[in-house]
Amino acid sequence: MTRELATGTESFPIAGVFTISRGSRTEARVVTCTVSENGVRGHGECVPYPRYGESEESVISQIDAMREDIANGISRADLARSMPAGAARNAVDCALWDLEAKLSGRRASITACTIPPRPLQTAYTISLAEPEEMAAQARAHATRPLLKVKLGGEDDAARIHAVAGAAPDSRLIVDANEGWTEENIRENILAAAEFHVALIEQPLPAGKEEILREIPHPVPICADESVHTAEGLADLAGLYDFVNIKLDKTGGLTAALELRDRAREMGFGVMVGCMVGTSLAMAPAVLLAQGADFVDLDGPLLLAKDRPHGLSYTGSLVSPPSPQLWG
Ligand SMILES: CC(C)C[C@H](N)C(=O)N[C@H](CCOc1cc(O)cc2c1C(=O)N[C@@H]2C)C(=O)O
Ligand SMILES: [Mg+2]
Repeated sequence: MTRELATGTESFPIAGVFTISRGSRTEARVVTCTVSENGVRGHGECVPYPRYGESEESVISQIDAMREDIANGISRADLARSMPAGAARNAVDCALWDLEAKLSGRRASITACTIPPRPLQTAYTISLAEPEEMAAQARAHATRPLLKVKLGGEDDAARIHAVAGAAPDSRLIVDANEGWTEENIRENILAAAEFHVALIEQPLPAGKEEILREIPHPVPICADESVHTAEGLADLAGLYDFVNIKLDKTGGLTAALELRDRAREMGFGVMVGCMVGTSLAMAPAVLLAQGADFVDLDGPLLLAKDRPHGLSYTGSLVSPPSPQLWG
């Protein structure tokens, strides 16, 4: 067997600006991987994240280093043994899933899901800003059933208050992206509880979260930056109630399915999340998210322009991918 590998970078404009505690973005920069066999092409997309030491260059060179193994038809299981978890492996793993589906004529969902995949309600992300500006964003999206509110500044109790007032019928997730401290976490959790927040995501920096073992969790707490793969799960027991699974952290759908199943066995709730990417990155995650407690796959909703054959979003309801897109 001989397979061919191609990598590339692409940029998709964001509609406006996306801001979290770490900074602002006006474009989604993604790395793509295409694996071809006899003219049949499988596609995968990933988002390199500097927070995890990744850049476009490092991710492309990691993928390129696998060229010979990919040419020789490396399996997804062997890929998981040959590359570290992260964005590079995600792009290759998802390209292999897509290629397998196209070569075999069996949709990826038949392998990845126990029952046919269904449309899912995704969260919609409210960008970090001053409380009044966040309230205005929330008001514009108040009919969405689930909003994810970016926090991590000084006035987070005021932000929660402002958003809850502006979108009284929406359930809220708050995501501090590691922006809270041991000094302000108690008051912020109390504010979240007062306004019936459904989930608090990654309040403290990864590795500095031991205090979560002692403080009350009136609102369940979800690991994001603290959880990458199934191997790290045991360390999170007693600290977190949920895990946010992203393909760019696990290194693809294969390892993400393993993390999801292990997390369930260990009693964690499951959220499936994403980076700022296109429908190509969301498509495998929609399969992973079947049965998840929280779905945060709103990447394409924040883009001014998505790929051809992009996922269909009806309000916040995202449908499984068409075969023209992926899988
Ligand atoms: C499209 C949404 C914003 C995605 C999702 N709802 C979400 O909130 N994800 C964030 C991850 C934020 O993504 C970031 C943060 C950052 O500092 C830099 C980047 C990105 C990204 O996607 N691309 C660049 C590298 C979450 O759950 O924390
Ligand atoms: Mg997060």
